[in-house]
Amino acid sequence: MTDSAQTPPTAPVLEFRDLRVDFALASSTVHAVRGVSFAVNSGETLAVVGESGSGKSATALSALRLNPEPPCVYAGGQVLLDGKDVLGLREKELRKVRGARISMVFQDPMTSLDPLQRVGDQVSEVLRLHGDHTRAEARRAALTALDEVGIPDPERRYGQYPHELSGGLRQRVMIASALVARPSVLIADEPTTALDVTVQRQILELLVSLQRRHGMAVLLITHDLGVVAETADRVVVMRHGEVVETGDVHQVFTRPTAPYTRDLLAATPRLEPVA
Ligand SMILES: Nc1ncnc2c1ncn2[C@@H]1O[C@H](COP(=O)(O)OP(=O)(O)OP(=O)(O)O)[C@@H](O)[C@H]1O
Repeated sequence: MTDSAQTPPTAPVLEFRDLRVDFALASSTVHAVRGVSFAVNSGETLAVVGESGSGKSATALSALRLNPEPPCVYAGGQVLLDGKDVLGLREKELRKVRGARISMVFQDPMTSLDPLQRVGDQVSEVLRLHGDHTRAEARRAALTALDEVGIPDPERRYGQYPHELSGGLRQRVMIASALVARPSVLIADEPTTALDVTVQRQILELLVSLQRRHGMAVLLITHDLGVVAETADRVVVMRHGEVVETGDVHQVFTRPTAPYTRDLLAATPRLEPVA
């Protein structure tokens, strides 16, 4: 194909089209996302980078319509998941989509896991919510998912509570519950920031291997360009609620076009060349 550089390898599974997100506060309105457009293709890892407050999380949360409303107002645009606008779905339809078609892993699993529920039940519950799985089927699938995310002795861990697990294992449980229903898109918002460096690496390697095995799309939100270089295929650079640059990671890191991207790269001296 002559125009292969412009043609995405597969159709987008998730597409942000001119998305606008405001937060209406008592004294003023924050225009957090100001007309953002980009697409995530199936089977790829797309990283969104940018300084704190640039609108990365507000954009990502829009894909599940999870920004708190109020103060959030979806002021314009669309978020197409498999071609259907998530922002136009009713709450009941959204509940069907979340966890099943698209799911999210957050920075701190302690805030997302229920401290009073056994971790295995929290994973199997996702299937109970979304399918017609029996309790036994859901338990079996949860055990498989716990095993797949590298939790040793899943039978024993299944019955434990979040506080009995290390931070790294808790993050693995979150990933298991995000993936157990086999969504086509996984959003990971700073998934390793709360972990120590060795564990960070293990969790990133796990995400990359799961992404490859299942061929899902991963939208990775991070401020760490080293992580982007190691895990992502493409990158979107955001600043002040807008996209300033999009492209193949290697291309953006070696030949950035936006001055802001150049500044970001210059501020990351430990960045190693992309293989
Ligand atoms: N729930 C909220 N209520 C009010 N303002 C919000 C809310 N969520 C985000 N904002 C504002 O929207 C803007 C974008 O925030 P967002 O969290 O998307 O940035 P970010 O790029 O993800 O930053 P960080 O890397 O620090 O997470 C910021 O000005 C932030 O204060």
